[in-house]
Amino acid sequence: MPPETPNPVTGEAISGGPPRHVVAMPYPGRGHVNPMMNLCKTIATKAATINNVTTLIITLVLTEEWTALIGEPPDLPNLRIRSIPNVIPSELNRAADFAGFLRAVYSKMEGPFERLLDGLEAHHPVDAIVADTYLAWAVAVGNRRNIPVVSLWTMSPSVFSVFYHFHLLEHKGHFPADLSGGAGFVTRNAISIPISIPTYGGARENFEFHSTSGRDPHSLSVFMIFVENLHGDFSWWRGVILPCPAPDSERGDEIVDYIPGLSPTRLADFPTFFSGVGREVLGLALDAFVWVRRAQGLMFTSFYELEPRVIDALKSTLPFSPIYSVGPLIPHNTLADHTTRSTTKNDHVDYYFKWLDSHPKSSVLYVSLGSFLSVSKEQMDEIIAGVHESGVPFLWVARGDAERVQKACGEKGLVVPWCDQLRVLCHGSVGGFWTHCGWNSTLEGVFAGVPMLTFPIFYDQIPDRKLIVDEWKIGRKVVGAGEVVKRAEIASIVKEVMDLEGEESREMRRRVGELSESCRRALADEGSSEADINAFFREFLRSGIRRDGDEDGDENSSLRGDGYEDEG
Ligand SMILES: O=c1ccn([C@@H]2O[C@H](COP(=O)(O)OP(=O)(O)O[C@H]3O[C@H](CO)[C@@H](O)[C@H](O)[C@H]3O)[C@@H](O)[C@H]2O)c(=O)[nH]1
Repeated sequence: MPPETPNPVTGEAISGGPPRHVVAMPYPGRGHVNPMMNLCKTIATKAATINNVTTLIITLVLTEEWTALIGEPPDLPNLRIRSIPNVIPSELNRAADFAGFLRAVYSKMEGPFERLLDGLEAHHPVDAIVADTYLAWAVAVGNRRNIPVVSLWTMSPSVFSVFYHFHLLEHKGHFPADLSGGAGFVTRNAISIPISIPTYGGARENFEFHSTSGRDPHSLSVFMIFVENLHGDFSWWRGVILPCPAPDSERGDEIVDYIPGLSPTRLADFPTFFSGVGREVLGLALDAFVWVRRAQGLMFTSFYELEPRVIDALKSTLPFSPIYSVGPLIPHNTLADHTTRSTTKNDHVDYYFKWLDSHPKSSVLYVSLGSFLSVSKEQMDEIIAGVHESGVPFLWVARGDAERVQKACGEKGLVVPWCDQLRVLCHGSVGGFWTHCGWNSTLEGVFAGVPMLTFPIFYDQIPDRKLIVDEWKIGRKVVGAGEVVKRAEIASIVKEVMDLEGEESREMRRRVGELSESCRRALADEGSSEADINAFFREFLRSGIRRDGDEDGDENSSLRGDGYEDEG
């Protein structure tokens, strides 16, 4: 290969040397695997083969369960999938005990990942690891092995800034706080929190305290528990949950105006870490933010123009310089036609597109409550009745509930267990998106240019709603403050958003159309996302960069091009 032929991405002469090797490790959840997979495809396609030289290979690491869940692997010669054993609870019931699932992710995956890495490195040294920010241990692995790590944050940059600056909430007295009466959260099972009870001899026993009433146990200040001691005797134990400030629902309206890049935000619009499961996993989340400071780069699944103030603020705050916004990391490349879908691979997926084809432009409401958590049965019944009463035709993704929802909905809508969401959103007959505000869904709604009816359930979905409704003004708020929203209100909101002649609806459509344009520009040649992907290639993948300390001796803070000979 003539050495003067430059690699269009890295700018290097192609010498025929070994290709660069990136290992990608997503957090095991749909909302995280999807964007990581899309990133891998983007990078692999970009670097595939230049003048018959493979310049880069990517190894995407998944649990065995996720390897099966993703189905057919992507058909790209330089992207391969490797599995680690199923050392964590199954995806099928992770929502039943989210805290337990997260603890397992934090404690059980590192060993298998590192063993896999040993095997990979024996054949082909790894030049960079791209790991989900929540996999704090992946940064430790990279640091130990002198491999630069890029941390992939799959939620909004605003939420990153909140966690990164969490100490400010504590300093200003906004955490801890009891926001009773704030946004509600219901798991399918009882809510539980770990407690520690003194036993005879001063030792402590650990239990899970379950609130089967559906009430958040953090909102209880005193409880009684029936304990069996070592002798088989039973006794009542009276416990106190601390810290548990006096409930004060007013606090939800307090304004926080000091998180870099964020506009003034009500406490109630922060992620749900004040109580419940969010509170229970907060320590783990914050741990990830200790480790992200030791990564060599940060990547957002979003695009710069969506939250420029936050990204600029983070760029001036973060100790590691490179921040890449390479999104939206959604499967937009697979869309042949953004407005209508004319060809399908098989009949199984075809039927709902045929159904969509039979409806007028922008007339259908697409309803999805996400891939992970559910709302209470009472709320679900109200949503079904409200959407039905609105008279608007709808396509509803209801996972395991599909049959029940279809029965309750009657003829007006089509209920499916799963669909090709981005294609559906881009179908010309879809005119509204009822969303739980997961970040990928939010990005997909923006890309498709569809106004949203926002119904967040948990965690980052609450601030995502604020972005959609208050900042970008491309959606309406459906959920009330922790209360069940009734069918009449739901029907009225659905009608208003889907009324193509209504003034508010027209304005929302205009604004979301503009955002969609800006999103597509970001992805196009010379767009901001394209530029950041190129920067990632240049900065991380030029001649075998290995992290090896910078001039002023901080071994965690910089990159240096040292070549493969550093290996070992
Ligand atoms: O029928 C369906 C339903 C969903 N999806 C896809 O599944 C993904 C779902 O992702 P997201 O919208 O982010 O929802 P969750 O799976 O709930 O995402 C989790 O991960 C996100 C990113 O970290 C967080 O923002 C969420 O709060 C968290 O619940 C999206 O790409 C959808 O297109 C489909 O393809 N078909």
